[in-house]
Amino acid sequence: MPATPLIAYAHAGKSFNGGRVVAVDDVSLDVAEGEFLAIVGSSGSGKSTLLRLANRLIEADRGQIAVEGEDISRIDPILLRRRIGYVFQSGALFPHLTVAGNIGITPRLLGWPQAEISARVDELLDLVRLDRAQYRDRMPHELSGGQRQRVGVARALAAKPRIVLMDEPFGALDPLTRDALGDDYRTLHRELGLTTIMITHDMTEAILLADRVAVMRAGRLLALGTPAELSASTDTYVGELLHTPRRQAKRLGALLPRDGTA
Ligand SMILES: Nc1ncnc2c1ncn2[C@@H]1O[C@H](COP(=O)(O)OP(=O)(O)OP(=O)(O)O)[C@@H](O)[C@H]1O
Repeated sequence: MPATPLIAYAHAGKSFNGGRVVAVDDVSLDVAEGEFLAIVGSSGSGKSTLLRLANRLIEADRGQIAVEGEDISRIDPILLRRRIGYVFQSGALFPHLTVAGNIGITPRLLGWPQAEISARVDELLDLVRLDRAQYRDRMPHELSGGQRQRVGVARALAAKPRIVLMDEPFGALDPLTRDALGDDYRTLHRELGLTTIMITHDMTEAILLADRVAVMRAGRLLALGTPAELSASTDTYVGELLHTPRRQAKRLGALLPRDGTA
């Protein structure tokens, strides 16, 4: 018998403005334990809405969503959110709290003893590769964009969730920082046995990081598969999305010698 998916959308839907805007339209999607799923699609295609349905930041008005086998409509939304890590686009750190205060916020809300929170903060700073002594007491405005996102990831992992949702976590960063953070997060995902859904508008990032890629268009799940499966798709839009990574791979392959020597 196949294992229960960690996140399961069944005919999920969400409309806004009295039904005039259908943001998510009849989406069914299972995310397996340990899977890294990327959601791609153009602006307004329903990516953020779909993601936020899973932790009830947005309430579905059709279908059913289950997390760890439980129908989320029966779970208190606050308790649900404490079980699922969430990384916002720009870090969205609390500006009046230090790095340690930001990372420790969920354990504090969960009533962990102070000594345990403090030890967890240090552990997480190590995990996201920020020097404890240097960064623990800094305020968010004293960090670079990449460092803020590292703190955002640490905060999402603080209460040891099995699931992490990420809404364009590395989108606002320069390409090198973005690449490094993506790689580091992928390692954490594997080592901690996480299940991750990440929104990105960058198909290359999706292909490089994710096990499977979900393509959204006009609220619908247009395609879903491994990069190789998507590559075999005959859909015109999927083909368009793959055009840039394909062209870049070809050009880079031609421009850069394989072994790094001229
Ligand atoms: N609170 C809201 N009220 C009304 N319409 C909304 C609301 N939130 C989203 N929408 C609409 O729902 C559709 C899907 O929005 P959503 O934010 O999910 O798209 P997205 O793919 O994440 O876009 P982006 O890449 O620009 O973040 C859009 O047409 C958007 O305008």
